[in-house]
Amino acid sequence: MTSTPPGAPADGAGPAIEFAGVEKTYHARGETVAAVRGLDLEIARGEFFSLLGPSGCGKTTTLRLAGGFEEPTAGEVFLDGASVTGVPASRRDVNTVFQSYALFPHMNVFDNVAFGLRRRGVPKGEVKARVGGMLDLVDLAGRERRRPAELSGGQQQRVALARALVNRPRALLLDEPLAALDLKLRQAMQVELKRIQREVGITFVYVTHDQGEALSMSDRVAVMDEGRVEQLGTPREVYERPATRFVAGFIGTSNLLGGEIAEAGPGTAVISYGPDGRIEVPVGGAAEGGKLELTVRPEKIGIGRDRPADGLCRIRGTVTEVVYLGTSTNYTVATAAGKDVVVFSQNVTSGEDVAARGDVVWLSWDPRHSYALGEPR
Ligand SMILES: Nc1ncnc2c1ncn2[C@@H]1O[C@H](COP(=O)(O)OP(=O)(O)OP(=O)(O)O)[C@@H](O)[C@H]1O
Repeated sequence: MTSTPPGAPADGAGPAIEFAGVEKTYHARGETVAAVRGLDLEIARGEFFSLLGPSGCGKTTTLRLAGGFEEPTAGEVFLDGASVTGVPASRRDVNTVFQSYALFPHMNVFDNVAFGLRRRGVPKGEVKARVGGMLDLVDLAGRERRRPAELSGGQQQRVALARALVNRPRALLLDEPLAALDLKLRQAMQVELKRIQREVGITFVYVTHDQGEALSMSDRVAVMDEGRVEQLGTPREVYERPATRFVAGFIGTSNLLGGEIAEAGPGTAVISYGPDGRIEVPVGGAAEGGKLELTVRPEKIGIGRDRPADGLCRIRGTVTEVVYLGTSTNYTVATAAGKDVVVFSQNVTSGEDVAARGDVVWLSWDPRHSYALGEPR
């Protein structure tokens, strides 16, 4: 991408947000922290994009670089195809919603939302219409005269959202906006946020360490660790096909297995545990005698007493833990692979669990659900 002079009018040609070779290093108390490293990322218009990762992985810094609250140490950030190097936050056409809603406590809901429009001199009639429309959108019509203190946490967050959207920014940056809400409200707000984003069609960049939140709302997710993007993909891709050990471990529960390759074919490898197990993995470049790590999700695994059919991956073990969770029962099984395997079994019938602690069982799954982690060695 060629760089445009700072603050040049957007030509509307590029992605909503682009990071090109972005690095951000902080120096504090004699220490150097590489908060963001080698970031190349394009966020499309109208996309609901999440930055997901553990505390300290660089999510907030990435968001602040887009918002103009930080400048990159190296590389460039583009909004709508135009470089925003040196363009202050107030002159970037993006708004940010933080975890702390930062509403004006002495103003009512209407005035909080209208604040930015009035300051920009938008005519009174238009302010009324636009604020009204926004309050409808976030389902707060009828609450115009309330003060923030008279609203629930979820309602306050919706006011903050209305205030950030009312001036129709090109992108909305959200930094853990639901973190302060309790679980039920957070889940309800996830559905709301997604609906609102769909209705306004604005690009949302959402920072969270909560995988459920990222998976349920996003078009695409960037999973970050130690300042880098470990994997970029749709929620289904990062969940079903984690590319690295870190992603497999961070998103959901994963079973990490591995061993020596007993048979290798074009596009497939088989790890054998003698008569007690055989795991087939779709992977290229495998050679007999090499080593391979793989992952399989707990809900993909069947558990039973009978030896599984030949085409399936299978492994034998002893049940060490049974946890009944209502919709499912979770089993931990000490297996012939030398590692415990966790199985989530849907409770489609009521009555007894499939197996009890101490039972010897067979685990089985379709080879398509075995994912190689990295290349065979
Ligand atoms: N102003 C700063 N000065 C020095 N170090 C900083 C500064 N801001 C962030 N860092 C460091 O940069 C790294 C990334 O921080 P960042 O806030 O981006 O992470 P995060 O993924 O958003 O974490 P969290 O989920 O805890 O907010 C951390 O190691 C953090 O300590």
